[in-house]
Amino acid sequence: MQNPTPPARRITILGAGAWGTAVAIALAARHDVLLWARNPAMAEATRAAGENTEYLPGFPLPAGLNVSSDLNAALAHVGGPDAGEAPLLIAACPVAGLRPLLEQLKPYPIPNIVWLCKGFEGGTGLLPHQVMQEVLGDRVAGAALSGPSFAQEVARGLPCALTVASESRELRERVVSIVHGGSIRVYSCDDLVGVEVGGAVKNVLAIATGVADGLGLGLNARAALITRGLAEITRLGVALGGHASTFMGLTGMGDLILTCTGDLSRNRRVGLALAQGKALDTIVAELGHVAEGVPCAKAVRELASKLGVDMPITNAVAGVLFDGDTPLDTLAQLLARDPRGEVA
Ligand SMILES: NC(=O)C1=CN([C@@H]2O[C@H](COP(=O)(O)OP(=O)(O)OC[C@H]3O[C@@H](n4cnc5c(N)ncnc54)[C@H](O)[C@@H]3O)[C@@H](O)[C@H]2O)C=CC1
Ligand SMILES: O=C(CO)COP(=O)(O)O
Repeated sequence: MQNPTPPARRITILGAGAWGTAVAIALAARHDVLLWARNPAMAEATRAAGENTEYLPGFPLPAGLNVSSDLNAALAHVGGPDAGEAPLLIAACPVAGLRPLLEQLKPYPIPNIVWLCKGFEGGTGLLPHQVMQEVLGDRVAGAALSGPSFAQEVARGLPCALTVASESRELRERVVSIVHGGSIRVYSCDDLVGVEVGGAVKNVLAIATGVADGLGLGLNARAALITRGLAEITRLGVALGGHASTFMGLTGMGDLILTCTGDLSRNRRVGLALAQGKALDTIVAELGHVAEGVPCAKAVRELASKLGVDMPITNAVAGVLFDGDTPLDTLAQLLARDPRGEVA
């Protein structure tokens, strides 16, 4: 038997890139959603066009979806006297924007916060929940919402399954009750570290498979990269306190498969372009979107080295991205490594 339709809630989404816009479109069918863009001109252009032509062209915004660049109004939508029962605040910026965004939120009585970003913070090597802890402390419950989900497919209303991870059971249940529905399924999990590590490092592996596919190394090589990639993601995640089983789920294996094989992935496209010999600066500029795997490769290489975790594929990607290593030499080095047991 179907569950009854849950009541409409107030939701504010902070960040009007491809993913924030897609989630806003999907949730606006069932809830009262406000999408906040930090750039007033961009918010105005999006309202005028009825579409986010910069980050998610071709997907008309539903009539009830409010777009604003006024942060006070965006937060009053979920934290003011009219916010109603169980409102939800979602941060949809890249990892690099999370700390500055949370700093801006400090003075406000925010109800909770759910982040959608995938990566480690550059410089500190922190996961999003650790950044949130540093900026807001314990006073606000936080959750990560992650999993295999290309923005364009979610905006089209195609089915997808996500996982919400939080130490707060109340917040997990709130996210499930609000986001689960229509064509989106939401599973829940208390392994925040595992969920965040899976979502972050799969982007590095998507660059690796993009390079391999761009070089024409074949489907066998792709499957090997994905599988050995999952092994190194799991090693890092467990070293950081995640559970090995989490990496077999949506936010680990699920998102890894999607991003490594789907040409909608920006990270995979970075790898394909690297294989053509394009310079990283050019690739990133032409992309027009974030490719979180690029800064993440550097952060993960540093972290893994500090923790003594063996991450040969991530190191290889970082070498190609930052040290001028060529993809073919890197491949030769990966293949020449000593044999080892498959399961550590
Ligand atoms: N696009 C997708 O299919 C999915 C993306 N994600 C994650 O969501 C996050 C956002 O991704 P997208 O919206 O796709 O990126 P995007 O590149 O489409 O948009 C980025 C947005 O963040 C803003 N921005 C860029 N740099 C910033 C900074 N340093 N500080 C604050 N804001 C900044 C831009 O103005 C823009 O609104 C990323 O962590 C990504 O990995 C997660 C699931 C799916
Ligand atoms: O995280 C994503 C899908 O789950 C999006 O991947 P890209 O950032 O590589 O496009």
